[in-house]
Amino acid sequence: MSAPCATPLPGSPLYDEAALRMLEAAALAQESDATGLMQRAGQAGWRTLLAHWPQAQRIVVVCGPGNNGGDGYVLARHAQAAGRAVVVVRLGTHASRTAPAQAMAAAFEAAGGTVEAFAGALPAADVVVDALFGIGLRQAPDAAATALIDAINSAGAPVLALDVPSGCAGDRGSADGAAVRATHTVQFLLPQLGLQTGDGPDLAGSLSLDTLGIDPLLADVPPQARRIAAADLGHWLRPRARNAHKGRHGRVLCIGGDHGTGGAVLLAAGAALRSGAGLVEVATQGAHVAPLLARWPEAMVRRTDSVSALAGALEAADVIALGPGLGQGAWGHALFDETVAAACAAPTPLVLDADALNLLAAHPRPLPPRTILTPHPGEAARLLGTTTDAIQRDRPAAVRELARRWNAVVVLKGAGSLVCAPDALPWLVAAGNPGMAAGGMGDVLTGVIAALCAQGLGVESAAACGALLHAVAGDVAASSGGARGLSPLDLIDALRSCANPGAAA
Ligand SMILES: NC(=O)C1=CN([C@@H]2O[C@H](COP(=O)(O)OP(=O)(O)OC[C@H]3O[C@@H](n4cnc5c(N)ncnc54)[C@H](O)[C@@H]3O)[C@@H](O)[C@H]2O)[C@H](O)CC1
Ligand SMILES: [K+]
Repeated sequence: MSAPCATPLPGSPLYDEAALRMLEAAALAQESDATGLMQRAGQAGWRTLLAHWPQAQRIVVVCGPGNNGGDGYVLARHAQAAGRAVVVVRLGTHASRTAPAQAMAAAFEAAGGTVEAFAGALPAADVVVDALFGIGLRQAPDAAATALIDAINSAGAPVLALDVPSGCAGDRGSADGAAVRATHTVQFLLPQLGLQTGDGPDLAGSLSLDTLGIDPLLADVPPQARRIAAADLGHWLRPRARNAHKGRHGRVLCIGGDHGTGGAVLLAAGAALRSGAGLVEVATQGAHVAPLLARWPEAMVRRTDSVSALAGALEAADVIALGPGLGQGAWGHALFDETVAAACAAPTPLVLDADALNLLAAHPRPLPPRTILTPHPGEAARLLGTTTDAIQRDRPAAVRELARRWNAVVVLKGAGSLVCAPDALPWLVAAGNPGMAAGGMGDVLTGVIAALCAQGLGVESAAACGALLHAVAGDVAASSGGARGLSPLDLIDALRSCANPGAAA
């Protein structure tokens, strides 16, 4: 009897620049003509330009000194052969430096192509092609390259970037200096992690991939992350058994809501309810009991003036969500100490967010074996003793280091949220929108993840699926009315439909 095949992981692989280099080298080793890959890349670039801007007549191709520039010369030659008005603009100080690029530059000029050295402004264009730098950029662009990048960004025309938007690190999702802001980026060979997190999405614009006919298995390159999107929710969120009862869907305890921040724990509780938790209990300041019951009558609300009032609730919980509106005062600090200690003793899955993360950073201690941290970049910086800029400069490295350092599953929030368990491959959440950069959205995420834990998902799955469900619900909510002004309550209202993929609308 054949071994049962393991359920395939949801999503698709994403790679870093090292993987790209490995595959490129393996592919080149098989090519009889060193320019073969480059010619296929330039042709793919031309096909992409035609698909996006079929009416474009004036095409300016900005070519750098490396092979990315070589791709640009190939594209320019095809555009010229198709009757377009094409001008190649290159960095004055850098002629093509690699043999394939020199050959493609020569072929373009032999075909009557026009090449100009950049002199401060680009010619008028219907489309500008960015073939300045690809994955070979080693440091912030120098002054001449920066001036050319600025000219591309201010050309007043759509920009097609080849492989990566120049200046952006394809595996970090950030730029150390000037960077092209592309309308569309056509990636070659493999999809790059960095173009889907941090600054990557803003710099790359829409994305496509052309594998140039190369199979990743050729070099057996290791992925750096797995990309999950709305269609992957069904992997974790299966239809419920008909004989289900609320006890099977778990009991969530939400702890937070100091004076003045009762709304945070109210949002977390509502999100847990709308994500399918069987029972939700809230431990909060007495002033919030009535408004909470008014908003969520199905929740159980416990007046918690001190830690003694937690007795019984901590033991009864299947999962504890600690932090929304907790504050860092004496009350919050006492609840934090008591809850973490109790969760360690049980051990109960624990979701730490907001001020629970700040208290943890300020007062480090071992965490229960099943803990999920949900920091935004600022909280992540405090947890690693670094700066927010350092976190955002390399989000994949930051989320891996957070998971290792705290031996917990981590959700690093922001554009292209990343989810990572210790020593595991990160997940990239390919959903969400800028409307979610608003107060209260993190409280909702905490409730969603806690509810999925309560329903039996392991902590890594609950974090990955929860971050995805949260982002997909955010997109659904923003689709009717736009991102600006999106409320956490709008997102909560969208949770139920998104948490039941495949159910009749
Ligand atoms: N190998 C192939 O046949 C294929 C490659 N592809 C394309 O190639 C690029 C990577 O090319 P590479 O030559 O490694 O470097 P780049 O073209 O990305 O540019 C680096 C180039 O620029 C110089 N440079 C580096 N840093 C700076 C700086 N800060 N300021 C100024 N100049 C800088 C450096 O000396 C190099 O000469 C890849 O992205 C693909 O586009 C094809 O896609 C597949 C075939
Ligand atoms: K480029």
